[in-house]
Amino acid sequence: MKIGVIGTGYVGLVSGTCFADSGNDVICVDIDEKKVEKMRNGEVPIYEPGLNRVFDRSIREKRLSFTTDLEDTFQKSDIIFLCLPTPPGADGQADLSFVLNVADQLGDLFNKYPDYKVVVNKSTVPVGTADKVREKIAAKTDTEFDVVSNPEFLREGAAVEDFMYPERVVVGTRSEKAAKMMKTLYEPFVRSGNPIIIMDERSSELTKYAANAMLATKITFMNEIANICERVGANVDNVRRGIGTDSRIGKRFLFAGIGYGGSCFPKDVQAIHHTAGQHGYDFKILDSVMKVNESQKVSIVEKMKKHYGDSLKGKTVGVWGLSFKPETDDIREAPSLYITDALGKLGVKMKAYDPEAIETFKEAATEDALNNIEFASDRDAVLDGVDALVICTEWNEFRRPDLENFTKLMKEPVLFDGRNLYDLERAEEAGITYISVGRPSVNA
Ligand SMILES: NC(=O)C1=CN([C@@H]2O[C@H](COP(=O)(O)OP(=O)(O)OC[C@H]3O[C@@H](n4cnc5c(N)ncnc54)[C@H](O)[C@@H]3O)[C@@H](O)[C@H]2O)C=CC1
Ligand SMILES: O=C(O)[C@H]1O[C@H](OP(=O)(O)OP(=O)(O)OC[C@H]2O[C@@H](n3ccc(=O)[nH]c3=O)[C@H](O)[C@@H]2O)[C@H](O)[C@@H](O)[C@@H]1O
Repeated sequence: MKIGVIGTGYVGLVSGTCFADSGNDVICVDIDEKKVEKMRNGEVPIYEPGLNRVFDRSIREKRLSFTTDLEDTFQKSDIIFLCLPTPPGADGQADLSFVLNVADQLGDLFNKYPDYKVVVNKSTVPVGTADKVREKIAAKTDTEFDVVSNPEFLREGAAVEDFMYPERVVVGTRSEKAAKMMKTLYEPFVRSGNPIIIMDERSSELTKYAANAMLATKITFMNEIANICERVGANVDNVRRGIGTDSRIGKRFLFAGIGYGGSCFPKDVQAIHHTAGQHGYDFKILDSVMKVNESQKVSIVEKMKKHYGDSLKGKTVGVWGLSFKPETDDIREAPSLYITDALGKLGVKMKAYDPEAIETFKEAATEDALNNIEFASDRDAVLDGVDALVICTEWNEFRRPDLENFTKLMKEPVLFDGRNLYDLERAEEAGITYISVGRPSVNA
């Protein structure tokens, strides 16, 4: 099939590349000229495991191309995917300007080249957006077209795997013609028997928010359980195992930590909360989720204050991990941004390392953070001479260090672990002061 992808961010580039890999001819358009130039030169502009290999193959086989020309993309496509940003506006409402501006331009192009095409919205958008996109296009043309909602459920860091083997594909359309085209496109991805679920556009749009809000709530619930564990002397790891084996609850997304971050959970929870409010419904549980997550992000700083008292100010603290989760260079809404800001404001000096996200962190961090941080070239260089270490991201290389290194390299082996990476007994044996999330402190 002939596919056009508008917007080559995490979603657009991964979708376009995977569609090309499954035998379609894909053209991707972006307004960012530098990014397009890079991709034309064979360079993948984001860090995403496994993407390079599929990208190189699709380019070599001439099924994937890049342009800044929307008109050319339109002419060369039967199905056009919108993979555009939908950032939060000032009041938490999703900003639809990127999507609606492009819909407006598509209206002109349908008028100029009057062939049936399907416009698919893959961005995460409020309920009713498919109608708005349809209205924008129809205002400019009498050409027959369909607008479909097709939310994306990939996770950064596992995006290619998630896209290639989705647990389900959700398609929102009431047009049989469009549904048939979407099924043909997605069939190669669900050969193992996972469903393509066809529904109306509004339900499909809400499904995406419901999924993200449910997952954010699940994580937040566990963070609150962790906070109780700390107060009653229980261990959240044991509680997690105890409840996760109940198949009604499930084992995944039960890891307590320093709050959820990323470009999606924070903005999507805000957006659905806002939509509910607009319709006169107070979505109370999500109000709590947002509040708990805000405080959870800096809970580790509170633990440091409690441990050190006023002497925290003069300390030098190492930071392991800056990205919002492992296997990505994405720093959006990462807990590290809030932790380094809070420590910077207290006048704490920091030494930080991340395998992929140092450059993106530099672009997003606050002045208070940046004025107090130096960056290290590797994991162990951070430890050299610091008074304490804060772990913000569970990169694999942080999981299995020689625990004796903490004692050898740090001024004092004091660890504040926001991701519960180490076994309490091993930490105790190694003589480390170890303060984690929802578990008893060791040697503290
Ligand atoms: N990042 C993720 O893991 C996921 C994101 N989503 C949703 O997908 C949407 C896109 O997210 P990301 O890919 O992360 O965004 P992104 O910010 O990484 O990429 C968006 C791209 O669109 C381009 N763009 C902006 N205006 C354009 C225009 N007029 N024409 C062509 N290109 C234009 C930008 O230059 C950028 O390259 C959002 O609604 C997001 O909520 C959904 C599932 C997963
Ligand atoms: O809409 C989106 O953009 C995507 O949002 C999330 O994907 P992503 O943000 O890439 O990453 P997750 O793996 O979901 O992690 C999100 C945050 O939750 C945190 N988390 C996750 C799981 C857990 O058990 N505990 C926990 O604190 C992570 O550290 C991270 O900060 C969803 O998992 C995807 O299905 C969805 O498509």
